[in-house]
Amino acid sequence: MIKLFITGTGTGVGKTVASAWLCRELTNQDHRVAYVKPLQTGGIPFGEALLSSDLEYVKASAPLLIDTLCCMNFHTPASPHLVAQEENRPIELSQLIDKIDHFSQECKPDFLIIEGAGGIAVPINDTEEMVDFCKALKAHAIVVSSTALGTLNHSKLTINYLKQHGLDQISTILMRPEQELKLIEDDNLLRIAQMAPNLACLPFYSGLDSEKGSLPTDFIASNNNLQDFKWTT
Ligand SMILES: Nc1ncnc2c1ncn2[C@@H]1O[C@H](COP(=O)(O)OP(=O)(O)OP(=O)(O)O)[C@@H](O)[C@H]1O
Ligand SMILES: C[C@H](N)[C@H](N)CCCCCC(=O)O
Ligand SMILES: [Mg+2]
Repeated sequence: MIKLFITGTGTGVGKTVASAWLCRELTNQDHRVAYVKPLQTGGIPFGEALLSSDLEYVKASAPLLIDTLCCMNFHTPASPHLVAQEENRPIELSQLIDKIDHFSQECKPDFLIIEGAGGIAVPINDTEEMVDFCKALKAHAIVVSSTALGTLNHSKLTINYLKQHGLDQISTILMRPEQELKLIEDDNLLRIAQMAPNLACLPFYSGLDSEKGSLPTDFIASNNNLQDFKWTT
């Protein structure tokens, strides 16, 4: 089983959209794929239950997924460490890992896609962060970033942070902005590819909303290296 931890340069960068695309591509290539959103904050009330919009979007976008899991879902749309405190439901990394291990032993995927919350330095409790989660999972980290102006700083800080914490299996998925100079985008792609291999660039798609519907069928990646990618975790 290949575990892919989907992180990014920050909240709202496109992790759910990238996860949906990845799940759809991998299932279309006949892989058994499962998706996990361990910590959802800002869950959507549905009767007595709370839904994870990230999970619903990925499920709707990749109907061939073998299974999905949300470990903890919180009402407040804020950082996991804060919502855990506010709702008096502590987050224990070891419990999350146990739940995910149990889940993957049951559904036996080829690829387990795990979407973090926010960026890699987001706290999950007083002592641990997303980076510790990724490390404990022994997952390959996929950094979702952008090709727009400003990305060189964000991408390097995120990738270096992972490396400084002993993670070396890292790749990127880059989101294209609505508008940017080709000169800037091309150079950004080149420079970020020197930091970590690029899996794909995803298009800007006007009106896309990861809280509604599913990934459009004509949402097509460029620089798609997924099929030939040599995974090591
Ligand atoms: N390729 C795209 N084209 C157009 N808009 C996009 C694209 N990717 C993301 N967006 C916009 O950004 C929003 C946030 O994207 P997404 O939910 O994937 O971010 P996220 O990193 O998963 O956020 P969170 O930290 O809350 O999980 C989307 O609802 C959409 O409006
Ligand atoms: C609510 C939001 N959409 C995410 N799920 C959580 C983002 C936490 C970000 C924390 C931070 O970097 O300041
Ligand atoms: Mg998300």
